[in-house]
Amino acid sequence: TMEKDLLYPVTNAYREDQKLDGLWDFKFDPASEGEANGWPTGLEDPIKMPVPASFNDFFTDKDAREYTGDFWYLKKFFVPNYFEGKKVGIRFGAATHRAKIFVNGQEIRSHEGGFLPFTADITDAIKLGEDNVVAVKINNELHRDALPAGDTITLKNGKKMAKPFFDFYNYSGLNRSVHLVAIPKENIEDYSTTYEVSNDQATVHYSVEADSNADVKVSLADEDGHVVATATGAEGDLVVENPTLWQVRDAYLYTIKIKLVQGGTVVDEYSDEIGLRTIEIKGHQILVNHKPVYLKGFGRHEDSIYAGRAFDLNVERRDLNLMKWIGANSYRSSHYPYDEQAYKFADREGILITDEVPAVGFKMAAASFLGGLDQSFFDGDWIDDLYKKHIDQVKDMIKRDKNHPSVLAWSLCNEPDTSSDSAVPYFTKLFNDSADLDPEKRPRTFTLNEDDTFETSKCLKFPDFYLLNRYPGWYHKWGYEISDGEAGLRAELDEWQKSDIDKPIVFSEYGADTEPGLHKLPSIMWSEEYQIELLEMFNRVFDSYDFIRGEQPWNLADFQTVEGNMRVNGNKKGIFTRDRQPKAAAFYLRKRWNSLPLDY
Ligand SMILES: CCCN1C[C@@H](O)[C@H](O)[C@@H](C(=O)O)C1
Repeated sequence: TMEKDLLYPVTNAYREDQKLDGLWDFKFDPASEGEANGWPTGLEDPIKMPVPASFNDFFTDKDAREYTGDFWYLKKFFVPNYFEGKKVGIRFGAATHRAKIFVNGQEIRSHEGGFLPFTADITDAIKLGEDNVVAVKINNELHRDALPAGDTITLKNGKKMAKPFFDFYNYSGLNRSVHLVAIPKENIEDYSTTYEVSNDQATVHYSVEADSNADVKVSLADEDGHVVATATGAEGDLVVENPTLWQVRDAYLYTIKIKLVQGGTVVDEYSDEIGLRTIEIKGHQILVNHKPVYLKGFGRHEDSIYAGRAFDLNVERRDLNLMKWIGANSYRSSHYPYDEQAYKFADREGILITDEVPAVGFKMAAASFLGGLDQSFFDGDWIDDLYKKHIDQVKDMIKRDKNHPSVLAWSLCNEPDTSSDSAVPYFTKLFNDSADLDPEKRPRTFTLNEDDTFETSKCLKFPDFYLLNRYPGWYHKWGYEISDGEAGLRAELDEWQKSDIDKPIVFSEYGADTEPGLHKLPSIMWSEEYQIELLEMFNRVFDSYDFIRGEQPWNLADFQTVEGNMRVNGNKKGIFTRDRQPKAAAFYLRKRWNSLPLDY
């Protein structure tokens, strides 16, 4: 059925993709009375709410901005007669954090997880040639047994409040586009590719899944539209002579076109852009097309003013230009899978992405000002329920993103509490259950924070390469004490160096909150000078160890968080401001990164 189909929608001679973006009716449902009171077919006194967008920052009153609980979106949509005989669905790019879908008052399906797509199969609920109505009941509460982890409390005044165990604002709503899709009854459900490349030849091993026993015909065209290889069968090889490989910061995309042919007639077609490249970890090197790559880039957030967590193509265009300007070649989709368009964009721009599931907050929140737990997260009684959601979202992330050349690796968790024995069985299961999900077998990893050092972590055998989040100079040994911070960092890396571990280390987080325009000589924390001094310290350390194969400071840009006595209208560790203008550190990093050779 369509409900397991994660292929990105396309319009062609057999398929239709219509966006339902724009203004929807919106209404909070604090008493959770909507289902029993006819809200699936109409909302009383609704407000007009943009989609895609988080609802939070549009409001002027705090109760609305901070609203936690149930809330509804509703929209009329027309179904044309020519959808007759097709499978018809509504595909949500994301509904944060969980949703129940109704069409014409009929409950269609529910979905858990606010950062991955799902399709409601509405074939049997629609009226052809007429207006129909879709209603979406969303809930944005946080729980310890859900992703991202947190709590929801009820204040004495009866209002609910989200308490994240993570450092980004709980922006909620229909944060990504909504598509009305129509596909043939006999349809292509999924495809995957793996690669072998050399300079004079590349082989694309493909496999196609279809809800049909029709014949499969596959072709591969170059950027000029010339067909360079063809094959038949649900599985097969496309061999390309003298290929143009997809390279980091030098992308080249081929178009794979898959057809289902029944008795000589084409019944379905799906095409997509792919990159001919391989990813390997060899010793302490990360290799793309058998050549070492040194990662330069950032942790990011899908975050901007007005739209909150909504994917915004304008912001993405600007962010990719900033990354090219500064000499970056990679980023981590911290702390959740981003909108599909981000990966398509990175495919085109030759940027490598470490793709991360929203398994964040699975530990005493690093800085307890977030009000996290003060126990080992994995001793909780919520772990079994949590794991089901965790592996489900790992499966969907890999199924959704597996065909992007930009995807370098999978980050299965952000800063779990790996220094406790109870983490080991959890990670054993997680790495066993995710071992075969990616046909390309790309590296799997998770980030290790200050408590999870070479000595203390019990889970160092799992990752294929290491992502270290380290904050000397900010959360400890800060200010004038930073020299001790450097000494501590070097001591830990000396341990890694002496060990028999022969895997790459990438620094996936380090940085300093910085108020743009604050200058001080000599520096103090929060000044632009201090942010540069902290980066200089880390870069001195990185240049001392050849197994460090990447530097991704936190964060590309300032972003919104919960309010707190350690946050000044959000997190200010951005190298750029939230409106994407450079702090002094941007010019420092640009100088460093543009002077490093590609295979540094
Ligand atoms: C070691 C803490 C991990 N890291 C997580 C990230 O989400 C936060 O924004 C960042 C910070 O506090 O700036 C810390």
